[in-house]
Amino acid sequence: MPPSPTPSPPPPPPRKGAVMTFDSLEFAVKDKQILQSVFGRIDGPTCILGSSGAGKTSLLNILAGRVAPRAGLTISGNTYLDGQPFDPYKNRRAVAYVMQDDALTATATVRECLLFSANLRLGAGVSVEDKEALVDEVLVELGLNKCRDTFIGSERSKGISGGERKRTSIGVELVTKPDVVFLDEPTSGLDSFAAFSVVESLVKLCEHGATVLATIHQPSSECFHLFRNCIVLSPTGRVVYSGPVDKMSDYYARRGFPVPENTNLADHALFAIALTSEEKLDSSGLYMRVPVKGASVLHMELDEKADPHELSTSFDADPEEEGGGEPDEEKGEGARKRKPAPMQPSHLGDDYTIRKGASHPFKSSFWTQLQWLTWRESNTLRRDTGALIGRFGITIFLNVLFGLIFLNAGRQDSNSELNIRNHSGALTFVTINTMFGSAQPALLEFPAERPIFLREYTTGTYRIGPYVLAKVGIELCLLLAQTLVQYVIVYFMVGFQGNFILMVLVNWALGLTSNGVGILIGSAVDDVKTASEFVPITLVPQLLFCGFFISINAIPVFLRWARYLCSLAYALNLLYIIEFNGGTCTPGAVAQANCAAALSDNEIYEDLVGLYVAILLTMFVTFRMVAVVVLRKRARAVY
Ligand SMILES: Nc1ncnc2c1ncn2[C@@H]1O[C@H](COP(=O)(O)OP(=O)(O)OP(=O)(O)O)[C@@H](O)[C@H]1O
Repeated sequence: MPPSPTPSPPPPPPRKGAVMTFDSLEFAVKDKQILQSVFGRIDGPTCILGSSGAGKTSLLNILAGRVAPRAGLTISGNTYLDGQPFDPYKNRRAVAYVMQDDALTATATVRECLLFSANLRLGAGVSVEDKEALVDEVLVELGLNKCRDTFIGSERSKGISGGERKRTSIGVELVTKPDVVFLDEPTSGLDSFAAFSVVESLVKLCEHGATVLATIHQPSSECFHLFRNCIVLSPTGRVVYSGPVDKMSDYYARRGFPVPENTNLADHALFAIALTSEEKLDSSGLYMRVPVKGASVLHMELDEKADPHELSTSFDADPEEEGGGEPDEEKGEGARKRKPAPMQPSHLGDDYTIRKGASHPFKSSFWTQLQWLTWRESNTLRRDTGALIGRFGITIFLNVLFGLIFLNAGRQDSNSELNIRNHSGALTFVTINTMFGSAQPALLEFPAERPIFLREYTTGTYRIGPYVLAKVGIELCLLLAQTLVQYVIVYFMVGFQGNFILMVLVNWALGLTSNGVGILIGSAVDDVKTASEFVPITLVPQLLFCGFFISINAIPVFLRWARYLCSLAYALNLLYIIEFNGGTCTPGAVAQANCAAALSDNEIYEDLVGLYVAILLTMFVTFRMVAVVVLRKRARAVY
């Protein structure tokens, strides 16, 4: 065990925020019991300690309302906020939740991240100046002032350090002046000083009146003693200790597990459990038991005089803090046997809302959200020069290559079937390139961006509508530019005969539908790797139905319907009509017949132009709407 001096605990920070208490909390997945009669009090910075798999994250998520009872998951228990029955699930949007992985925009600066959060989550009631002042204040308090204008960064581009990143994640929540902040392993992956400064930030959060609960792994002694309360869970999900950190050492000592000299108390707490049998833990009284006192569970004091086998802890109502909770006369065994209430949204009587009205999810208007999201999207576009160069560089390279391979293919006379084949080949390949070139960036970028969306959406930063609109707005511009670059190269090198503007517009529409497919897949799957695996199944079959490799007439009738699902086919139908209709075809009966055959062989009808356009536009809208539904569904599964 690492030797570390045990510093004297700092004075507890002044509590201004709400006190959350809970008892009889049970959680089971199918037949596996994960949490057993868990109880605690969150008053001041509180941490949950336990070995891996003990149920720390489960406890945090249940209290944050991020786990809803559903088939296979059983949750029950009592939760209170300032003595009032409190339904975490109903109030989930009022709980600020800092995830273990920092989901921050890589191309934004630290200050911009906080400003974004403040502007969207504080609403119009707070002036712009006040929001900026608040952000600047938070930057100073979290020690982020020196990196305020540094980009967050990503694996591709170095940005702020891990500790600064974590503190930025906390700052994003802090600017909303939250009442309840839950953090999943905020110190994981940080060096001991960075971890210390993160926990210091949590203490500051409490000084701002927040109720803070964090799961924590291997805290240094200095870090651990910054917390006021600690809940220690055993590997079986039982409470070993739930109370003030400064009384924990005594608690262990009195039950036969004194903390050896120069030993980290947090390490000792876990080692003692890990090295002792379940029977010994039970008989020594190390498992804490508590009488259930319902709404009056407000003030917890370790009662060291009590028989450890009976009442290790006693709860006493504190009338000053109670806030109207009715005293509960039940005590001891009878109370302990009281059946815990199932934690259902409909169960907990009064719908106690943290600072009434705070659970209203969206504080800013649709337009404000759209403006800020568009601002962020355009910043990302401008600043991620690597992605921009990659996207346009690949477009230029491939289209110059196609241009060279199909050089003048469109200028050959159409009397020769071979010429027509080369001509249509050029058109088909350029269009296939549009499809892949537009879907690929969304497929690769969106899964990485989704955690940011999920964090922001679940914390009520914005609605899905403005988010999708901002993305679509930027994509519209970007894809138009990409298509223009593409056509400026290939149109003249190949010598296409159709109307330049119409061809660009059709390719643009195809680019937007393909991009929609990329976003849809990116919304549904968890990572870039899985998203890439979907490419063959969604894009490659379209190649077979585009009429180039095999004419549609030659495909078995029972499979032909599949072409109606392919945006590539509709775009090509339009492009073939633009390129091979009578006006643009070489004069002469044979040439005209060859051009007409290029259309008829693929069942392309000029009088259906309106339908092709309508279907392409419908696909553009539909893919995005389905992506919205998928995103919303996934967001609901998170909280
Ligand atoms: N929805 C779920 N379905 C299946 N098992 C679950 C679910 N939620 C939690 N568990 C199981 O519950 C146990 C506790 O998980 P939890 O993530 O809460 O532990 P933890 O203490 O946070 O672990 P770690 O420190 O490793 O993150 C694990 O065995 C986990 O597999």
